[in-house]
Amino acid sequence: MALMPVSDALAAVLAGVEPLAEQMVCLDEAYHRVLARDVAARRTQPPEAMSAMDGYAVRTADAANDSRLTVVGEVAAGRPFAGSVGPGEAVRIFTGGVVPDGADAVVIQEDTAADGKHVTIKEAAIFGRHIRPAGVDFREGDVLLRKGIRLTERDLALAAGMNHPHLAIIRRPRVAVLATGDELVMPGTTPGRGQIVYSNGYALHALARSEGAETIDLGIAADTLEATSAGIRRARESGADILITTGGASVGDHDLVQQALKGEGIAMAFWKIAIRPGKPMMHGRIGAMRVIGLPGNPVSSYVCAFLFMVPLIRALSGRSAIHHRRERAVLGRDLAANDQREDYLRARLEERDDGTRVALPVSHQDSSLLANLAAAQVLLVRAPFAPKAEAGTPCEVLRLPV
Ligand SMILES: Nc1nc2c(c(=O)[nH]1)N[C@H]1C(S)=C(S)[C@@H](COP(=O)(O)OP(=O)(O)OC[C@H]3O[C@@H](n4cnc5c(N)ncnc54)[C@H](O)[C@@H]3O)O[C@H]1N2
Ligand code: MOO
Repeated sequence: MALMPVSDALAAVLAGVEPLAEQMVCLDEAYHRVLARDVAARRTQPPEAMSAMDGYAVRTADAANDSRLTVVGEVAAGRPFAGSVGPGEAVRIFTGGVVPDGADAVVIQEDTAADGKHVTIKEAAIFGRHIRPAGVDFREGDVLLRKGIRLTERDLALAAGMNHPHLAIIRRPRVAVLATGDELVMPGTTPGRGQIVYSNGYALHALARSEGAETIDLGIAADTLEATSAGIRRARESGADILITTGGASVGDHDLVQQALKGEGIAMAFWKIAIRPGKPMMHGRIGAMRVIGLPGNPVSSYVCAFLFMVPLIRALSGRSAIHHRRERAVLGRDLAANDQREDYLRARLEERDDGTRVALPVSHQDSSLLANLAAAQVLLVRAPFAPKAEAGTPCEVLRLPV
């Protein structure tokens, strides 16, 4: 049977996904949250022309070299001067002070000599010099932050400058992670013969959190239908938007996840896709909860979470940029022809002096090998049935998170 193409599987995972509910948070809590609405400036910045330097506000026409002006007042940031600058006059001004009426330039104090109520100009004033015009940063009504962005620290400063103490953001998706497998023991214990140290969950929780999700750890279910079903029910009770299972996805006698999900009423969208690693991945919905059934092999679990869970979290979070961006590189070694599965090869990325990026796939791509997953910087994407390719030919890579 032909396996489902990766692009169709991703479309199925994202089908009908709407952003979760909006909530208001203060700026201190808005870092890395996703903006639910466009944000327009509530004020013009600066609201009036302001000095960029400490010095004297002057009229250019009167402030040639060696001219002597009468100082008629002082302006500091937050303390404007009520009068105006007339012919032959200057006003002492400090950085951030409102430029008084009549003045059209600021001469920095290093280029002047003060003497009592007078100042001598040592460098002729230049029209407009050291004055920040009103609105040079932004104007009231300008939309500077767009719905769907993940707020950076600079965006928070801009929102504050636009006079917004609170922002509308999208609630964090809740991701529950349920591992399965009798053989799994926790790190730090002494595994018995045949036992495997649990690792998948650590990467999954961290990856989900780095995308802005809250995570719920449902632990490890034993390989029984009852234990797996109980885990799925706990996910629903916890209000999870996404349930991630790991392990038990394949066809073995102990692979019970699909059966358990069916027992809990899943509307299955797919099981098995044309991908390596991760072929037995499954997806469906139980009520509003979206389920991604990841394979147990550590690399398959991570790669499929990266390719499917991450875009799903982004879509539920209301982000406008959902998809991983493919980048161009060149192959660092020859590759054999591919089969029907889209391949995601772990690779290192080297940047040559001439700026060329070279993707060097690790030699062992077995989906149990965690060491070379950790060492990889990118996944090199190979289309199904791609012909053999020689070192130096163009290829496409997805950068892994750092
Ligand atoms: N006859 C077939 N056998 C297999 C097929 C197939 O098509 N026909 N597919 C293979 C592929 S591809 C994959 S991928 C695996 C995935 O199988 P499962 O999802 O059922 O994974 P498990 O058997 O539960 O585990 C596989 C492997 O990974 C270890 N594991 C599981 N969970 C964790 C965890 N949380 N942390 C660390 N390691 C974990 C587990 O101990 C196993 O060693 O199936 C192939 N078989
Ligand atoms: O699709 Mo599996 O992940 O190759 O071992």
